[in-house]
Amino acid sequence: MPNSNSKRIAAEKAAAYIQDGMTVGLGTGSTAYWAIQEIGKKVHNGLQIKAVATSVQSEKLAIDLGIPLSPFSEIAEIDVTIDGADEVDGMWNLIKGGGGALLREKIIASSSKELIVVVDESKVVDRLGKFHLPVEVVKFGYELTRRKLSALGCEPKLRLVDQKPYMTDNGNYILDCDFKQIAMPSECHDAINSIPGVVDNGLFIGMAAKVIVGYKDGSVKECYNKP
Ligand SMILES: O=C[C@H](O)[C@H](O)[C@H](O)COP(=O)(O)O
Repeated sequence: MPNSNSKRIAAEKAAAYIQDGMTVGLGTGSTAYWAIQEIGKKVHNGLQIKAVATSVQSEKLAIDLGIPLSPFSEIAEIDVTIDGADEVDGMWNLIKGGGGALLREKIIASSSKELIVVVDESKVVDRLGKFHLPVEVVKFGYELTRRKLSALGCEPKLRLVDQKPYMTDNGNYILDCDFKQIAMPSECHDAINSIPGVVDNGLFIGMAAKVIVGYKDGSVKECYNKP
């Protein structure tokens, strides 16, 4: 169980935005974990919501906590999604996908009225790229896709778990791309996604509506105004 307090306080602050009747997107990772825990407590105390999960892991957690999940066919729009990030820059562009959930996260974020991003202070950066950008690719010909990605100026490495390729919830591979610095996130996003074989990448551009940062000293900063 993740136990970082700065992640927890940011996530709990975000959960305070959830109200009766909402459809809620549940993020993935060790920060979203705390948001799901808090939502679970609220549901236990009578909060009436429907939820959708961004990963098999978060879906299991929601089921364990008694959070009602809804089939996508019954949902027109998601009111609020609370999710973590691996990096957030000053324009609220994000790198996501450290836990491999970027595709489902982006599908759900793009159908959400509001994406609340919850992070600890270590995730706030001047420029994206120190964290290697996760790119989800189909297995077929991934070595060729990897070459095309390196031509964009990065070093892509196949994500491995126990010496075997990591597989996403969608049955794809992840190439973690070391760009050192991503000077133009939007252009980089589009260039990557134009390569055949790429399913999506972990750059989330202009999607965050609020950013909540938890600090080691126990304080929380809520940012509402989009830069
Ligand atoms: O694929 C995983 C997600 O994008 C996570 O939200 C992201 O990696 C941040 O995770 P954590 O809160 O565990 O640092």
